Amino acid sequence: MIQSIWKMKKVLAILLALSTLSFIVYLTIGRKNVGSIHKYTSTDDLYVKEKTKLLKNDLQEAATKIQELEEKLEILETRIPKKYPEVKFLNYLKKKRILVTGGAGFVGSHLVDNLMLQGHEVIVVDNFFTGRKRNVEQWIGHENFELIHHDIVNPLFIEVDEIYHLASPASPPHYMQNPVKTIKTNTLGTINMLGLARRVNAKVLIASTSEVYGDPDIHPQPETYWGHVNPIGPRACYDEGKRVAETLTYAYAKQENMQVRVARIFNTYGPRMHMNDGRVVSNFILQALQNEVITVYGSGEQTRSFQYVSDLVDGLVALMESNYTLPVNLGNPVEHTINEFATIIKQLVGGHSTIKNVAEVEDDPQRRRPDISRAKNILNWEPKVSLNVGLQKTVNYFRKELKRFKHSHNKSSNFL
Ligand SMILES: O=c1ccn([C@@H]2O[C@H](COP(=O)(O)OP(=O)(O)O[C@H]3OC[C@@H](O)[C@H](O)[C@H]3O)[C@@H](O)[C@H]2O)c(=O)[nH]1
Repeated sequence: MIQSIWKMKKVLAILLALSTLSFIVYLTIGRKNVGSIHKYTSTDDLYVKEKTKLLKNDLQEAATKIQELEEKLEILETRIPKKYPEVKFLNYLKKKRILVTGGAGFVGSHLVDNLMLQGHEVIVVDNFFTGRKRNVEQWIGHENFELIHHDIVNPLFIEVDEIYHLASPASPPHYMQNPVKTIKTNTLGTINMLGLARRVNAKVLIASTSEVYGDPDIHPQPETYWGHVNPIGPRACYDEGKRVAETLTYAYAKQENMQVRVARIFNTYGPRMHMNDGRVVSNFILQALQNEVITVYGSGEQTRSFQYVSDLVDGLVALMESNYTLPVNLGNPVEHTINEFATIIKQLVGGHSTIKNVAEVEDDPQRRRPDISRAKNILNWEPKVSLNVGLQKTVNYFRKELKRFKHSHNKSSNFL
């Protein structure tokens, strides 16, 4: 198939070259000869005009044919078997059917890569509110992979061995955009996933968040801390939504004797973050790459600790495989003020952005840093990727995304 496509491409190129050549030969030699034999007459002029018109028509026809053939080629190329990343072979005793809700999202899609490479069967469920098909396109069509467009606010009936329940918008501007939907996803959605796990006797891991600690008055935050959350503030749809999700998880576990895991995920970054994600890492990098003002909300003295996405994925898999049922913090304990963070990004990216303090965000947690002793002791897990290495990878990713965006933007404006 590939060979015949190449042959077709060669024939097309030869056709085009021949017709262009004959046109040029005619215009140069043909016209010269006409001029050298006799003086121009109006009949000669007419002849030349007529001939040029005919050749132009021929060229136009050839161009249309080429376009038709190119379209056919495109269709044929889609039939060439796709090359997938190499996955491990697992026998039927070891191979699991794993559901990842929110599997087309930023964290979800990296988890899917990990599980697929291990050789498991992976079913992704996503409503594509913040997830994107592009994040999992590398697996589409693979025999171990399935993508279902579904909103987990509605029940789902499938057979699985494990469930990673990640579905929920996670960036503050996204989860605040439709707070009722965020609450529904984290309550009804979680009930549906716990119900499914109970029916099919699957192990279930719930993605919770460091936001359950609210604006903490204990620092760093251990899992035993109950938190300091404003139940009616703008972040409550997410904070309280996740707190109820945890409550539901332990209620099901106790009442139905289920195997549950709860990961409290701290600020995470990396490739596949959305250009419009709105969180600090993507905002600062995009601003720096475009020489725009880097916007620090409030004084910038609030702190965060950032973990690279591959570290988080390793932690999630280790937690699922463990026997531990209580919540576990997954985050990188290296803490920075947002002012420091802005300077780090500016230095890494270069350019001539300035850093500006703008209005503060309501209920913005002032300090955040995970106590990861539990994850270290129980899972033997700790982050491996330094901020510098992780940020460099993320900057490279956003640089490509910007080029891609500009390219498609130019293309569409040309088209219009
Ligand atoms: O452009 C920006 C964006 C954000 N910020 C600040 O940077 C800090 C971090 O903000 P982000 O929006 O990235 O993330 P937050 O820490 O507020 O929330 C996150 O917490 C942990 C995760 O579970 C969630 O993904 C998310 O809710 C905040 O203090 C925020 O005010 C800026 O100064 N400028």
